[in-house]
Amino acid sequence: MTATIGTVVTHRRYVPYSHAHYAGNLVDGAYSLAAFGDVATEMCIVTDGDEGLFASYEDVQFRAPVRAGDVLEINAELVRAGNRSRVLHFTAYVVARGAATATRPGAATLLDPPLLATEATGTVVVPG
Ligand SMILES: C/C=C/C(=O)SCCNC(=O)CCNC(=O)[C@H](O)C(C)(C)COP(=O)(O)OP(=O)(O)OC[C@H]1O[C@@H](n2cnc3c(N)ncnc32)[C@H](O)[C@@H]1OP(=O)(O)O
Repeated sequence: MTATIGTVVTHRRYVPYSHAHYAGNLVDGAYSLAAFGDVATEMCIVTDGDEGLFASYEDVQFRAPVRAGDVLEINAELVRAGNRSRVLHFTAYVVARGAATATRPGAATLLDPPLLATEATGTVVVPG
C-alpha cells in the first residue's frame, strides 16, 4: 500500500426521497458529510489497507443545495500524507437532478457542467 499524493477515489450515488429534510426536497448538510466519510473509508483502504478513522474537518463549504432525486458524484483526493494522518480534499457534485412535471413525474436531467454542492478538507488517521 502507498499513500500517493493525488490519488482520487470517486463514488456515485442517488439521493433517495427518504432523505428530503427541508422545503423543496432539500437534503441536510450532514448527508454530504456522510458521503465524504464513505469515500474517505475507501481512500484509506486504497492507501493503507484499513478503513481508517475520521479525525477532523478543517473546512466545510455548502456551495449549492443537494436535493432528493439528485445523483451525486463524490470525490476524495489525497493532498497530504503524514506518518498516520491523511489529509483529503472532498467535493460533492450534482451530476443529475429530478425535473418532474405533472405528466412526467420521473423526468430527470443531466447537469452539464455538474454543480459543485459541497466541498471540504479533512484528516483521517490510519493505524501505524
Ligand atoms: C474514514 C471515515 C471514518 C469515520 O467517519 S469514523 C467516525 C468518526 N471518527 C471517529 O470516531 C474517530 C474518533 N477519534 C479517534 O479515535 C482518535 O482521535 C484518532 C484515532 C482519530 C486519533 O487518535 P490517535 O491515534 O491517538 O492520534 P495521535 O497518535 O495523537 O496522532 C496520530 C496522527 O493523527 C493526527 N491527528 C490526531 N488527531 C487529529 C485531529 N483531530 N485532526 C488532525 N490530525 C489529527 C496527528 O497529528 C498524527 O499525525 P501524523 O501521524 O501524520 O504525525
